[in-house]
Amino acid sequence: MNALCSLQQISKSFGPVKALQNVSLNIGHGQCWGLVGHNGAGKSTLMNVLAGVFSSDSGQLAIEGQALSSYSGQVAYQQGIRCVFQELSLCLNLSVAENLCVFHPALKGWGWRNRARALIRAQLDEIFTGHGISPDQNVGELTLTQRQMVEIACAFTVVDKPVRLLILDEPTSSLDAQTAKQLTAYIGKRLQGGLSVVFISHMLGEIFDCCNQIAVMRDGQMVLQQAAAELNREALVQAMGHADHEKVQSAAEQQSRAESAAEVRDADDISAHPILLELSMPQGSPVKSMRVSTGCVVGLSGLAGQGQTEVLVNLFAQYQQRLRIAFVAGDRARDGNFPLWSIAENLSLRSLSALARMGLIDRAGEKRLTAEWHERIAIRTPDMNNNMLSLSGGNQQKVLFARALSSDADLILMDDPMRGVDFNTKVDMYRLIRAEAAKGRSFIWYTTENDELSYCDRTYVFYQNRITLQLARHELSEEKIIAASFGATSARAESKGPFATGGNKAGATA
Ligand SMILES: Nc1ncnc2c1ncn2[C@@H]1O[C@H](COP(=O)(O)OP(=O)(O)OP(=O)(O)O)[C@@H](O)[C@H]1O
Repeated sequence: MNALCSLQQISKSFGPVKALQNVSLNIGHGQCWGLVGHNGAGKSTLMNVLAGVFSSDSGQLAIEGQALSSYSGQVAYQQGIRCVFQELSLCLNLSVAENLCVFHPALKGWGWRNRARALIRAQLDEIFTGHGISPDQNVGELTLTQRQMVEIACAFTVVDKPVRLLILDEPTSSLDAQTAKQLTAYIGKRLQGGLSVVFISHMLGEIFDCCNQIAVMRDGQMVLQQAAAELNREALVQAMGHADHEKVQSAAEQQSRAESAAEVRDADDISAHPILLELSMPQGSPVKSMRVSTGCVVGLSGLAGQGQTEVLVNLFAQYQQRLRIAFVAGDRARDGNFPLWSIAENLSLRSLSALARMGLIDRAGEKRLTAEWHERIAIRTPDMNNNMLSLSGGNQQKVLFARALSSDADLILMDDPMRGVDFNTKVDMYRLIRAEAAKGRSFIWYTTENDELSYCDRTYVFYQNRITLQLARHELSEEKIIAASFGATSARAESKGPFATGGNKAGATA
């Protein structure tokens, strides 16, 4: 039987960068392909070719065995191929329902608005029960998580052509663990109905949960394709490359964090550290205040959109005159990147005052700084003077992280900073955070990946803009966090140890 889609020997270069080199992939009916690889491996580029966004330099694309010589986004749409891009593509000034019309141009004519409202509401209800999004809300007012939910729902919505292949490029990167589970459960249901899916993620846990086939890319090449049932984490991490033995072993044990976590002080130790700041919570909060000590890492947890980002933003506003603070923005495309500036300029931005010499920027110093971080966290670019948009999503995220860490800030606020970052880099970043804390820096780290909390000295769980629970590192458990995320103020669940369940996002970094 013909594959639904067949990509044969696809190559694509951006100037000197060979993003794809003779890559082939056959996607069968009802298959869910997990596509994995390090940041800059070429995954998004390959999917952009399949979605008709980029034309390939060479190679063949066939659908149901029919080779297509002229291919475009419109042809892909007509063939039932939909894509949820890593950088969300919704129009912020339009409502949710209006965005559905942008996604599906066939939604027009008399009564289009009511039809759009009904369609998107039904699709959101079907995937994300209890989503709380109104079709008339302006997308600009939604949180990043809600925007990601809307974009996913738009892609699944059928207006005229049935959906046959859905490409999801890191669809859970901004979703909390519960919402991510809703999505993977829904995908499972749709696969049974014959839908084909390509699922890109750096969270191997959810790749194994969701996919029946796995493809691994490395440096623009396809290096492995196999049934998911025949693979394990070690095999994937090894195939992705650049993993030293130590890291592979950690992944296998789902304890990649153990080495650094062992360095994490327990609550008794932190209480010996001087308090850097204390933030009072609104009246009615079960935990009255959040305390941040010097040289400690404080984790913020809970379902997305429960006030964690607002706390970070408010802290920044409140303390920026008194403390040296750096902020790693959560929505990099909207709040973090200067897309037309060079990578070097984006990186050095927070260090300009330190680089100033008699009112001018010391360019040699800036070059040294950016060269050091280029190397240190392996930003994949041939030239740091290229503009920011030439980087893959995960590499852009590394730049934002480097911007904060390379600065003189005593306090670093991080809004889900590992979004889209690959496994190896994450392990390096975890080590870096712990090392910087040991030198006396403080971190407040909101994360949607529960297992990252094991790097934090203390965790605060948020629910409806209040803190329902605070946990020292040794008290952490998936059950307690989930219970508190839904408002329980004393978690009675028996702990199976930190994050033993390895759900979609919990335990998924390895
Ligand atoms: N528009 C562009 N201009 C120049 N280079 C680009 C462009 N888009 C991608 N690249 C380069 O192509 C390579 C592959 O990038 P791609 O976005 O496909 O990686 P990826 O595997 O999706 O990474 P990530 O996991 O970080 O999203 C990278 O080296 C990237 O810098």
